[in-house]
Amino acid sequence: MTDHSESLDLWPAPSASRAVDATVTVPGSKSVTNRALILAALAADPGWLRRPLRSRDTLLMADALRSLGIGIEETVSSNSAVSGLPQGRGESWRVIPALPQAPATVDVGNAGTVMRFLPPLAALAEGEVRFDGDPRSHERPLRSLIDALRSLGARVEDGGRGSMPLTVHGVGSLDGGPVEVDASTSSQFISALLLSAPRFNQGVEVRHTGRTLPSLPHIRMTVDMLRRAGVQVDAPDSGGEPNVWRVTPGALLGRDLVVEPDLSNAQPFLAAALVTGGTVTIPDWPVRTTQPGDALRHIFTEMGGTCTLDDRGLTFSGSGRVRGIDADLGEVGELTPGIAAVAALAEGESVLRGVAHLRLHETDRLAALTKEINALGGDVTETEDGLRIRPRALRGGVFHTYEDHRLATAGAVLGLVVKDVEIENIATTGKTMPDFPDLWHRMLAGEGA
Ligand SMILES: O=C(O)C1=C[C@@H](OP(=O)(O)O)[C@@H](O)[C@H](O)C1
Ligand SMILES: C=C(OP(=O)(O)O)C(=O)O
Repeated sequence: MTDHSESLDLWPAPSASRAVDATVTVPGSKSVTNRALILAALAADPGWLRRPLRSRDTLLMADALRSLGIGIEETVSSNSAVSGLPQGRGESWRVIPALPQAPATVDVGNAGTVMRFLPPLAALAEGEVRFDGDPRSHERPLRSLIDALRSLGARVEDGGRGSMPLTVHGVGSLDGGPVEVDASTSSQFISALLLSAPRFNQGVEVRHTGRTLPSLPHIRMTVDMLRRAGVQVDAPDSGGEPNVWRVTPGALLGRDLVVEPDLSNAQPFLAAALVTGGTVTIPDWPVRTTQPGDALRHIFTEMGGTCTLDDRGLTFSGSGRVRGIDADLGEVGELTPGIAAVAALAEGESVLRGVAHLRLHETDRLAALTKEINALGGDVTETEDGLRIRPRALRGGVFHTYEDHRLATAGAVLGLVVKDVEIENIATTGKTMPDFPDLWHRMLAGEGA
């Protein structure tokens, strides 16, 4: 966690003068969009992504694939009958697959999905693919993935750092086969190996050797999307050996895929309903999904709300009271900042466990949440694997965000009920939700209600 000067942009977080009552159409899922791009790039025939997320992380992925010779054409159609989508939501990306080409240079920004999912794909190119990104990308874990790629036959040069920047020297194919990986610092190592594995000569058998494994729903998402692309995958969930995933080599189908709304980015809006005792509807909430954000239906209900999932989407209402929670968030780590913000406004104590790996996310999220909530008068203590949050009256002040989109949206939730909160660098929400300030203001104006 680096400290940032207060001369950066400050966004006065709007406070809610009454209970919110709004319908909020949330942009597409980052995790689905970036997996869909990889799978479409490796497919045997062209595919479509409908309603892809347009944000820094997904545009970095699209640009990287373009630099590797993959065609990605963006079309916006006001008549989206072709995809059965409501009027005005017809943006589609057509992906024309190709053998990955080198030499190429990839900017990974601070996108975990780009820095982890692309090196295995780059190993299929013939030549040099150089990767680098934001200073924080140099600190995020990558060593287990680099070691795994090497043992699968790839040549990766990382200057002995085990992190960005690195160069993959491909020879046009990768052997693949059995490999061990310790994914206790990031589930993305496993997803990364599985996503490109149908194109490895022997596919892959990934065995996770670490003690813990975070973000299991995201691995399920990888398996589910591979299977929908026609790939045979054995996974622990479907009767396979615990901690082992097997991908059979073979062709991937080009798909026509509608990207689900990002349920983790729905979180601040649902939190707004919870902390103001209001109601928010999120249209197109999927009935079945692998997204971890779906767990919010249960988590925020336990914290004091109620919800209904029907044809209109998910409608979530607060009761006017917010309860503390004791929860293991290991499977849904990316929800932690938003849950911590709600917990800081609750009547009772909360203990958030199972999220030590958040210290290695966009920033050290446990340190950042502790420091920033406490700077507003809160009582947050860092534990070995999470946070203990005790209720205390909060006051206004500057909420620093450390270039972390989820810190910024968590601060906005606090600002709804705590007067005079200013969020540093709200534009950092552009990592996954560039429209956040606008959607937030529209929610408060009751638009769509
Ligand atoms: O595969 C994915 O799309 C993601 C996996 C998770 O990463 P970690 O397992 O590193 O937490 C999650 O936190 C991240 O936001 C997205
Ligand atoms: C951890 C996150 O992102 P990344 O994909 O960069 O790991 C996140 O979005 O909360």
